Amino acid sequence: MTQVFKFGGASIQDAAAIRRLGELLARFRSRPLIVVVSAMGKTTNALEALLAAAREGEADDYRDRLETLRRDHLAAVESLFGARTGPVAERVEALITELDRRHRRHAGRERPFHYDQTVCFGELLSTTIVSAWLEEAGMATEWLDARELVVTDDCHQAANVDWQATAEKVRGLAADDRIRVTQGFIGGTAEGISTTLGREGSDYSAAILAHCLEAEEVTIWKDVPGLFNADPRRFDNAVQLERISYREAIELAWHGAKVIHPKTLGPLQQKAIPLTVRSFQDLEAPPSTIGRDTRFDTQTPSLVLREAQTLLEVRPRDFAFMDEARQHDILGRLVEAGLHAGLVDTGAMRLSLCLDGHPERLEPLVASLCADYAVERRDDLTLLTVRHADDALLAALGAGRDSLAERRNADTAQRLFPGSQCRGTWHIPT
Ligand SMILES: Nc1ncnc2c1ncn2[C@@H]1O[C@H](COP(=O)(O)OP(=O)(O)O)[C@@H](O)[C@H]1O
Ligand SMILES: N[C@@H](CC(=O)OP(=O)(O)O)C(=O)O
Repeated sequence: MTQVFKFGGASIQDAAAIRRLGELLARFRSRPLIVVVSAMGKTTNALEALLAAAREGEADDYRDRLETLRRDHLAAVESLFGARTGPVAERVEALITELDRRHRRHAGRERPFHYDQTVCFGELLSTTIVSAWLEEAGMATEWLDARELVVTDDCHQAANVDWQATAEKVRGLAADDRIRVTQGFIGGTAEGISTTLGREGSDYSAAILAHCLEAEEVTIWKDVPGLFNADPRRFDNAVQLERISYREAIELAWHGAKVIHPKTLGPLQQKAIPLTVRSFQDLEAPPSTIGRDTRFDTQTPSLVLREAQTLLEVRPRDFAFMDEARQHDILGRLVEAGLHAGLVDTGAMRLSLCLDGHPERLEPLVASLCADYAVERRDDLTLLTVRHADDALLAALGAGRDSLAERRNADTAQRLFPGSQCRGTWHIPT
């Protein structure tokens, strides 16, 4: 049965990493194997900056950024292929030329459309290099264009999958022993227009393909051995969760654990396809497995920090109630702004929203709310979410920190703190 592997930006950030990826794949003989790859390193951020420079009319900055992208990708090609650089370098040059041409052609279009036509090149470049390298390393490989495989609507930057059309395309894939390499994060409409699935969406791409192929398993290869009960970069005593359920993993991802894209779990859960999170740096390290089994979910409390949050306290101006009609109006504006509230709390005359401080989306929302309501705002906050906490743990986590908003139900507790009280490394009180 089919295996789906997903490799993120960190696992292919340069030539050395791509070589290690080749060594890793050479150890896996099981076929069919679909390999979903993100853009190299921080290329998607670089493409976003390129787009911003162009849309703000900074032509020199745009040219410099395009040249940096070209140079960085060609440097990886030269390091990998040495004297045999020619054909791969030509394909990379052709993609950079096509990126520039498409970007110019669509410069007058609305930003989300322009974004998708530009930013999709990160994954097109990385998969071109990776698949050529696997061939070079002796593995029969086929490069697939995810824009022709993952069929979506035209909701640019957050495209919705047409599951039936995608399943039909995927079923048409040839069944032979080649490794199929394709792009994460990107798709295409039935008319052939490029789309993207949302930032960090390559995990979701792997899940879409696995769902449509009824795959045996999805493996996400990371720079950590698996899923931990807190980000090991921020918590010095985080522990690995060896087995958790789809539901628990969705909760962690939804609350902001930046290790799996939240949309990944749904398509896998529907077909009971297990998700394994493994280290690409240490193949012997025991992985984490996410599946149907819920028995281990409550054993270890899990913590998620969401930084750079903004708290908006919205009140009707005329001492009126914050009734359902007003809540509907305010939450409707939130949906239109494309913002997610990590915490929502209501009072008789107040609706409090904790939002990602994403200026491009937040500022128009605040302006629109200020026109009709009294709005109080606090920036630079950190939202802590704890799953399966007891009172003692919550009290210890809150000690010395001012709680600006709180919410608690049977399995989840949230506290909003000033960001200044949350910097640096945390220790989970035991
Ligand atoms: N609960 C968690 N468990 C494991 N890693 C986590 C968790 N929360 C955040 N992370 C961070 O996720 C990082 C890996 O994800 P990411 O950088 O998005 O990988 P990629 O882009 O390669 O897919 C780790 O380096 C780790 O710091
Ligand atoms: N390259 C895209 C998609 C993605 O999922 O990347 P990564 O797997 O490196 O987080 C992004 O940066 O948003």
